[in-house]
Amino acid sequence: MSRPAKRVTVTGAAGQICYALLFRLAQGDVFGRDQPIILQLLDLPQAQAAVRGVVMELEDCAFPLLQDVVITDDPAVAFRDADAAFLVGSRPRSKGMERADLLLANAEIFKVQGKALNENAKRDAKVIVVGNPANTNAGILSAFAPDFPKANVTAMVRLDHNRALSLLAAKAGVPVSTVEKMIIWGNHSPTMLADWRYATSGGQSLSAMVNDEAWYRETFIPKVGQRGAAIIEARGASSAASAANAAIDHMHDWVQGSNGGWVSMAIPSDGSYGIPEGIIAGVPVICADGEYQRVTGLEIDAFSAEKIAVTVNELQSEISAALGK
Ligand SMILES: NC(=O)C1=CN([C@@H]2O[C@H](COP(=O)(O)OP(=O)(O)OC[C@H]3O[C@@H](n4cnc5c(N)ncnc54)[C@H](O)[C@@H]3O)[C@@H](O)[C@H]2O)C=CC1
Ligand SMILES: O=C([O-])CC(=O)C(=O)O
Repeated sequence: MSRPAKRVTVTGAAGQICYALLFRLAQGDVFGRDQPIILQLLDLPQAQAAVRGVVMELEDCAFPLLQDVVITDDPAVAFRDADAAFLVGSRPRSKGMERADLLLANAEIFKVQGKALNENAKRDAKVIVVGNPANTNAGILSAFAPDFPKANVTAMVRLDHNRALSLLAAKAGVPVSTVEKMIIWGNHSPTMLADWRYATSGGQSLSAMVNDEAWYRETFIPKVGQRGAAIIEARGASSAASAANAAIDHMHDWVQGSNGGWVSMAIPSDGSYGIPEGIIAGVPVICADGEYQRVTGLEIDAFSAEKIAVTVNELQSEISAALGK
């Protein structure tokens, strides 16, 4: 007998990222090839026709696991009984808009969606925020969902993690599939720290293999941090397929486990690693049995501590600006 379907909320459904994400969700790439799903798609009223077009394409794939699709501009409908939620839709920066205005505009969106999550989703729903500024939006969402478990609201730094894996594998001349124990600390912004100190390939330390601290500090870290901007420059649009892929990886591992491997997720801090409690910041985790566990007890050297402080300070000032403080 087939399992009951999982209800998956996806916001920003008419956008670029969702044009890749929805098809992979319907294919079973997150919940498994034996798990039916119902997609609950939210977008703005003016984007409803475009969402209907995407849904026509989903129908034309005849995905066996896709049991139903709900299209709505009402957050309460989109979050109803949700088992998982991908919050992709957000307000892009328009001409002449200051960063503070952008933060405020997004805070409004995530306040409304926080309330809808609080009132409608299952209490064990897993939430990933992708829409930028992702960590801060997740913080606002969680603040406006007081009855929803804080631990289940996460933000995406997995794209940065995957970028770091590829860049380091290429530098060391090892297959990307062999690279383990990469870490992204902090905010999904150029201030993040891509930390290679624990990374290994086939059990060998990659920092020892590459043996070039100047490359690490002056090329690797900035390149991972600025990869999003480099893609916008080259493509004339922000990363979409790779962002969807990272969202799939994040939720897949959370639901199905990371097989003992370290992955980076932005989760509410427990106060460790110099990150104040409650701040939603990238840290290394291991996922098993539908839960993530922070990797604990890692040594933080002076260089890393300084970098983590910068990205955490940025996050704190973003949250204050988003709350209009
Ligand atoms: N965390 C990460 O690593 C990454 C985050 N992003 C961010 O993801 C977001 C989406 O990117 P794209 O799909 O390329 O953008 P897009 O502009 O193509 O699509 C955004 C969609 O969100 C919708 N939307 C806007 N406000 C909404 C609301 N209140 N409720 C529901 N839907 C709403 C828009 O109508 C549009 O269909 C952007 O904020 C982008 O910066 C992009 C790449 C990586
Ligand atoms: O900068 C952007 O808007 C897109 C983004 O987050 C990324 O590619 O990392």
